[in-house]
Parts: sequence; C-alpha cells; structure tokens
Amino acid sequence: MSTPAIELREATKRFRGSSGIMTAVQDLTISIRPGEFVAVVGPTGCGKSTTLSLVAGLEPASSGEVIVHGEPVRGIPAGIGYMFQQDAILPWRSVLDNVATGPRYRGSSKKDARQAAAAWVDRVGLAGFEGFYPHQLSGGMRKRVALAQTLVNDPRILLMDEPFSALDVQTRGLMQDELLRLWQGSGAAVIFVTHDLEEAIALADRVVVLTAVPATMKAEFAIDLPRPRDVEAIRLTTAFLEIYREVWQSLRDEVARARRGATLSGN
Ligand SMILES: Nc1ncnc2c1ncn2[C@@H]1O[C@H](COP(=O)(O)OP(=O)(O)OP(=O)(O)O)[C@@H](O)[C@H]1O
Repeated sequence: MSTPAIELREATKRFRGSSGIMTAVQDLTISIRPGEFVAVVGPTGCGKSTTLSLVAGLEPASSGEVIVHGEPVRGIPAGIGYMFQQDAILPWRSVLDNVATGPRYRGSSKKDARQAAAAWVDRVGLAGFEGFYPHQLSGGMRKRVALAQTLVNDPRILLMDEPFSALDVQTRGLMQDELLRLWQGSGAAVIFVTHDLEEAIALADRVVVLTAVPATMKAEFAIDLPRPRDVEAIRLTTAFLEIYREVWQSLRDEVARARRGATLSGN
C-alpha cells in the first residue's frame, strides 16, 4: 500500500480565546490517498477550516499527529496548493503575471515562469486575457486565474476551502466541471471543504461528515459515481439522489446540534 498523501491521527486543536480554551478539532483521524478527492462537510463553525490549517502547517496540532507524505507536519509542507473563498490574485498584476508569481517565487527565470503561466492560462480557458487586470475580469474568470495560479505549481496536495461559494450557481457549476477536468489524472490529493452537500457529492470520491464543534469524524461515504463526471448531469441521476439522502441524514443531525448550540450561546 502506498504512503497516504495526508494523515491525521487523533489530531486535536485547541484555541485560547477571551472566554477560555475552546476545542475546534478533537481526535480527528483521517487518511487520504494520493490522487483521492475528499470533500469535507459539517455545520457552520465546526472546525473545517481549522482542519485544513493543520494540514497546511498554518496551525500546529495541540495533540495527535498530522502527517503529509509520510512526514510529520512542521511548518508549511512542500507541494501544497490552496484555494480559498477569497482568491489571492494581485490587483496590480496582469493575469499572466499573477499566474507566473508562484514559479518566479520558486526560482524559475522570468521567461520560464511566463511560459508555464501562459500554458495554464490557456488550460483554464483564459487564452486572450493574459494582459487583462483583475478588475477587468468577471468573478468566474478571477476564479479561473486563481485555479491556474494554484495548479501552475503542480501541487501534490490541493486544499480548497469553499473556493466557489461566492459564485452564482451557473458559474459555480462551470468551475466545478473545470476543476474535475484539471484534477483528473493529476495525481493530486484534494481536500475540498464546502457547505454545499450537492457540490461535495458531485466532486468527491469520498465525503467526510464532521460533527458540530469540536470537529470529529461523524461518518464517511464512498461516492461510487462514474468518472469523468458532468456535475450538472450527475445531480439528476437516481444514484446521486440516493447518496444525497443518505449523507444528508448524517449531516442533518449535526446541523441541528450546531443550531441548538448557537441559540444557547446567543450567536
Ligand atoms: N485562530 C483562532 N483563534 C481562536 N478561535 C479560533 C481560531 N480559528 C478558529 N477558531 C474557532 O474554532 C472554531 C472552528 O472554526 P473554523 O473556522 O475551523 O470552522 P469552519 O467549520 O471552517 O466554519 P465555517 O463553516 O463557518 O466556514 C470556531 O468556533 C472558531 O471561532
């Protein structure tokens, strides 16, 4: 068996806040294979982003282990790409230069960086827009730039935190298809955090349901839908609806629990 791309072993994360210590993630154990696409769902504020921060080395675990490619995480591991809800594209740089930033930072010559960037700009469907600036782009086009910016670094692991949630439904569907097309065959392991259960099922090989805070594993579901997938079409299939019903049953209780918690704490 190959080394997992990502492993959390009873990982726990506590934060010190104004009202004492709170546990965001508790004894979370999960293992993700290279090339596997895992979607993580859970109620609002349950600790999904914190889980990504542990894997990304942005936050150290309070206890337990976080292992990436067989090595305990200390600082940001090599070969990780991120995409967040808010993209990190620089307003003063053109599309091409935004995408070339990563390779430049990693030591490529200007010429090589721009060449790699041009190939990715083309691959995400933005050929002809290389010289445009972010304010001249639509929300969907900005997401395409952010995707190119992430993928140009050839990440072995992709951490995605609600990357498409700010987009309108139609554009979101297009971006989901685009992501699958670009990820397919890349060998990258993906953790995709979302509030949208349909999105999770349409994209992933496995859906992990987290409990209300503190996040721990509630259940996991293998998504045996065929690939390549057309996310719009797959949502209408009977197999999809059956999986949806099953996963929603598990998630629903946690959403209700989180709501009760929020009401009790006055949030
Ligand atoms: N740096 C921090 N310091 C203190 N508390 C934090 C910190 N980061 C997160 N938390 C707390 O940990 C809990 C989990 O937060 P987290 O952002 O991981 O949840 P989430 O599931 O990603 O939320 P959402 O669904 O709203 O995006 C929250 O109660 C949050 O306030």
